[in-house]
Amino acid sequence: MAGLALSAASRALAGSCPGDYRMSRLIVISNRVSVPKAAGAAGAQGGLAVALNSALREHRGIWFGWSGQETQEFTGHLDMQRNDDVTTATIDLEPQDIDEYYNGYANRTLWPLFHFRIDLTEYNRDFGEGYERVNRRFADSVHPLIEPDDLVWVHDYHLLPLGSMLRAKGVNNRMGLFLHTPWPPTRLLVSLPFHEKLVTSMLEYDVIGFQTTEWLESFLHYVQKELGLKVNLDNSISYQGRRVVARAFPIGIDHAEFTEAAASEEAQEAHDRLKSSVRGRKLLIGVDRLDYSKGLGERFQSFGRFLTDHPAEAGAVVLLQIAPPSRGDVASYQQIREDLERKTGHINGAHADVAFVPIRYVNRGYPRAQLAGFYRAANIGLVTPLRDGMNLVAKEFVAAQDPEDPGVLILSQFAGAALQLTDALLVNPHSVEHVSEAIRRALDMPLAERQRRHAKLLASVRDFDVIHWRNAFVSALEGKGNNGGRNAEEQAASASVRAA
Ligand SMILES: O=P(O)(O)OC[C@H]1O[C@H](O[C@H]2O[C@H](CO)[C@@H](O)[C@H](O)[C@H]2O)[C@H](O)[C@@H](O)[C@@H]1O
Ligand SMILES: O=c1ccn([C@@H]2O[C@H](COP(=O)(O)OP(=O)(O)O)[C@@H](O)[C@H]2O)c(=O)[nH]1
Repeated sequence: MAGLALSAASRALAGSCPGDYRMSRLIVISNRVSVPKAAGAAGAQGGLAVALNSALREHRGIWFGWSGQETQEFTGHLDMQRNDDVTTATIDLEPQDIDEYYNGYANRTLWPLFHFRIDLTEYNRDFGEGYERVNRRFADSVHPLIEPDDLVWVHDYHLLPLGSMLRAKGVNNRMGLFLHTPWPPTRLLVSLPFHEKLVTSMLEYDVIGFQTTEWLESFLHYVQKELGLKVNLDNSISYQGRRVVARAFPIGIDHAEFTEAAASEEAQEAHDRLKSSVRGRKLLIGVDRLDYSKGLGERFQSFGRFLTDHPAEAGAVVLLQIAPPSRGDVASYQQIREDLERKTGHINGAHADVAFVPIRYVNRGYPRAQLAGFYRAANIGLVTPLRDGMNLVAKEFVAAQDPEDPGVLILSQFAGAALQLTDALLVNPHSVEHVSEAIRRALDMPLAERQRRHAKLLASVRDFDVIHWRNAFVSALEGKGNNGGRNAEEQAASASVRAA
């Protein structure tokens, strides 16, 4: 596996060396850090980690973040490691930090709010203080590592105010933020105490990246309506004499690396094992972290509805749902877990017989090579989040299919991926009837239509891969292009915000 990750990285390097000028170093900062696997080591890396590591190799950079470990007293000690030409620097956090910053403000306040779940959003002042404290700890710890010409690339909702804290320490470098989640509508965001302070702090970045034009548009709307700032024709925001570029950079998978993984023996074995276990039945697959944003309860109910509406299909279709537990210290995640256990039991109880169980619900994670084999064995990929920044599983499902006999992707209209994967069967995940009908349509879809749709989906997944994404972001961070390289969609987004 490490060999696959490495070869993907070298391809990325070969394909993207910009020429003879001296590249700036890149400092990547994220909540967690993925240490690259040494050559020959076992285990898999995510596509994002592979892409960021390849960018770091190219730019001789450092990846900084939380180690994922606890310490009884925060010392600021930096654990520096060099693996496979990438330097990582990590800090440990105190239990109170983890509780208030990661489990608290990040995952009990911002995550639900950014996924439009105001009902699950908790506004606790301690969380806000813990979030600020940890962002300050990040700033204090990473500051000594930053040299004058470095590009600084911060990731995600855990670290929104980090750029402003670094500016306060005198960091004048080009700094960018990429948000992996949705950005909520202004009407929801204003329910967050101190929302102006949080969003204003983000304007210290030079580039702010979103997954889609929809989230970009919501952000620009907030900036205009709540902060009273001017959004220029090129989507930039004029702020204190500076120009802040806001753009959509839809993330992709590492298509080349994933295709290699899908062709591996490990993938083939996983495929064969699953295929023989379903014994000729049609297979639907879902792969998601166990998160309420992924719409798993609604998905199970839609599948139950399909079985009720089509009794002749009972015994002829199986849903495999892989759902590794996530953020288990947060009550809403414990609740969704219990809810899903109840729903699975209920649907299986109603539709199973002695030799058949309709839902296989698996609470563990699998390496991506095995996932690739599972995806390929499936007739339908069910990707039905209620809200999702992008959703890489949808793209992996497409990349894993046999183009001669591809499965059908059923995709929520509320996933960021739906703006690119328009040849999927797009559904409203809140409507069990709609999803049930899409399952019927997918099962009945003629081969020629499956092939035609898949070819278009694959072209998008291949052309807009993770290397394309990180090159686009890094170029914007370097300040290349007069208009920040905006596409027609983004120009339309800013025009509609100005019109609003
Ligand atoms: O680190 P965790 O708390 O275990 O969570 C895992 C990641 O979840 C989120 O992923 C998002 O990023 C994906 C890639 O851009 C995107 O496709 C997806 O829609 C998002 O949900 C989170 O934003 C990451 O920071 C976490 O590492
Ligand atoms: O058992 C699993 C389940 C998921 N994943 C990976 O986790 C990522 C999930 O990314 P996505 O954007 O779909 O959602 P997120 O979990 O980041 O919100 C994908 O690359 C999956 O292949 C995995 O490696 N093993």
